[in-house]
Amino acid sequence: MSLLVVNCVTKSYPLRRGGWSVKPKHVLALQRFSLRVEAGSCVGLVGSSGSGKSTLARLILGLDHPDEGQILFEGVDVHRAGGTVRQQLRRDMQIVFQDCWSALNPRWTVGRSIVEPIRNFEKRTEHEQALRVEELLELTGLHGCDRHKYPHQMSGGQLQRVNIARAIALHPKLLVLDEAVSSLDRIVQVQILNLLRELQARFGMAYLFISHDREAVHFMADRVVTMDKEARS
Ligand SMILES: Nc1ncnc2c1ncn2[C@@H]1O[C@H](COP(=O)(O)OP(=O)(O)OP(=O)(O)O)[C@@H](O)[C@H]1O
Repeated sequence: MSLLVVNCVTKSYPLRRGGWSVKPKHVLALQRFSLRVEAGSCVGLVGSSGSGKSTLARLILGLDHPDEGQILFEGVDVHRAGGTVRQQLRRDMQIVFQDCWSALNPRWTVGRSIVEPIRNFEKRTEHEQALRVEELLELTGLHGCDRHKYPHQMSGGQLQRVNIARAIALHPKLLVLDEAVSSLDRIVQVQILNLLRELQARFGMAYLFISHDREAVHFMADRVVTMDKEARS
């Protein structure tokens, strides 16, 4: 069984009605789109701007609902799951966004941001939480003392490492990387891509690596899927 199955998913968004038009207009963000991600693999997702890549990411994470089709994670319909199954899905699937600054609360220290999912989902003592934060910082190439820093005291590359540390804190099975290195300088991009590969080799997570940068996608992915805006009717 595949880890993730996106089965013929369609999603449209209403457009603001203009002038005398009585018909609500819609923009078709995704049309009958299908995809599979196997456990431990990296699928690259490329496509032009507006082809629906971020829409797909939101649907997979359950942040938005498809109009038609299904998204199955380990055979469970992401949009029908409730209770403890839903809670487990929230642990198993994590996302790292392009904008490393807005993904973090500027008033929280790095340590507070990383510990938040651990506090919410795991029963650990304060001491165990602190040790886990230190471990996550080291795993992502940061220092234990960085936990006291605020986002404005760090570079973009360091902040993206913090976002990755937070995303892997609960040992997810799937990490969705939505243009996760696109806002960084090329040298920092390469460092973060190498880090992601190391983490994948170590923990066996699957990645859905979304990017418009084909070079980065080919560096990361075992298989590349192209989203085509023009194919929609
Ligand atoms: N919340 C929304 N409301 C209205 N339209 C939306 C919304 N989200 C996305 N869209 C539209 O859906 C289409 C797909 O957008 P999406 O952001 O998923 O594409 P993308 O491939 O991620 O683009 P980019 O590479 O530029 O980020 C676009 O036409 C976009 O304008």
